[in-house]
Amino acid sequence: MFSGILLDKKEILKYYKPIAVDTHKGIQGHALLIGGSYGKMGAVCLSSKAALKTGCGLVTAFVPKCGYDIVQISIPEVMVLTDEKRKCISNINFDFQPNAIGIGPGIGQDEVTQKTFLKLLRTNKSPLVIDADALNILSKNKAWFLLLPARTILTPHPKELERLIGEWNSEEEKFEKTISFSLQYNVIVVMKGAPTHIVDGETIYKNTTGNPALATAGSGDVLTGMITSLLAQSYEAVQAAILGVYLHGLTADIALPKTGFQSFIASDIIGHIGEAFLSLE
Ligand SMILES: NC(=O)C1=CN([C@@H]2O[C@H](COP(=O)(O)OP(=O)(O)OC[C@H]3O[C@@H](n4cnc5c(N)ncnc54)[C@H](OP(=O)(O)O)[C@@H]3O)[C@@H](O)[C@H]2O)[C@@H](O)CC1
Ligand SMILES: Nc1ncnc2c1ncn2[C@@H]1O[C@H](COP(=O)(O)OP(=O)(O)O)[C@@H](O)[C@H]1O
Ligand SMILES: [Mg+2]
Repeated sequence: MFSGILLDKKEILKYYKPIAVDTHKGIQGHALLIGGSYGKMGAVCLSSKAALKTGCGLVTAFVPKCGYDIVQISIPEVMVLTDEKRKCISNINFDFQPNAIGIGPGIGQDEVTQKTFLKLLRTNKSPLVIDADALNILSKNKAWFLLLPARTILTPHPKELERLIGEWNSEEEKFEKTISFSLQYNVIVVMKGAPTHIVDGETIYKNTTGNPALATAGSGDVLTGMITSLLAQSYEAVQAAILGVYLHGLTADIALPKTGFQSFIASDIIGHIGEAFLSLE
């Protein structure tokens, strides 16, 4: 039997902070999304748009040069910084202090990308969300686990989790290994799946929203943007992870009667974030 915390509306309302009437974009949080590579620019577009639609005031995307027009044209509200390389990221460089950084969607695993990710881990001062290929890079360089800032959020799907913590022989062992990983490095692990569990040390949260419509390309990239946005809006790390996962699943539950399972795509998650928030009011 599940002995953790069930993430339902009652639980979520303990964390949810409505928007202050006198807020402005400068205090709503500035999120930086780092990702994309040739052929996978869609991933960082989805993350960046999801970040904006989850309420942060400003979003900057850091992408390879070939992503400049793609991001600017797909999402005019997002600011864009580019790497010196055309097809992949080789030197992450920005001159502001983001309130949160999300890294990984579509970023690839090129050697130069690995190096600049290491540099970011050594120098970064912002709360961090790590997803997709940034997780795979970490798994290839397990010594870097020690560089993860406290309360970093990792968002692996089952294969990425296996690459991080190694194989398991039972569900029980999977949780044991994830809990010890979370405790050892003081990080939060969002174990994506059906359902998603969030592991914060020995505390396990089980999500109650979402359905198989979410089994579609880019669904996780959207989640990364949503969690990064909430982190940038000053939610504590585990609260950002919990609220992000809950709202992400809720979009699919709200959309299902209109889209059915098959035609729901990652952009539909973004299109329903507003209704998901409204259902909390
Ligand atoms: N439009 C874009 O630009 C998009 C870009 N994207 C970007 O592509 C990059 C690669 O990311 P990725 O996740 O596709 O590849 P990868 O890490 O090899 O994992 C795939 C393997 O993992 C497994 N698996 C996955 N889920 C599972 C589950 N629930 N339950 C069980 N197993 C599961 C499954 O393994 P199998 O079952 O086949 O053995 C599957 O074959 C990354 O940067 C990402 O951001 C994508 O986001 C798409 C849209
Ligand atoms: N059958 C399902 N039921 C509920 N949620 C699902 C289901 N399949 C996938 N998801 C959710 O969709 C997302 C998939 O993430 P991920 O595999 O990283 O996608 P991508 O890399 O294509 O963006 C996760 O949040 C996962 O929990
Ligand atoms: Mg993914």
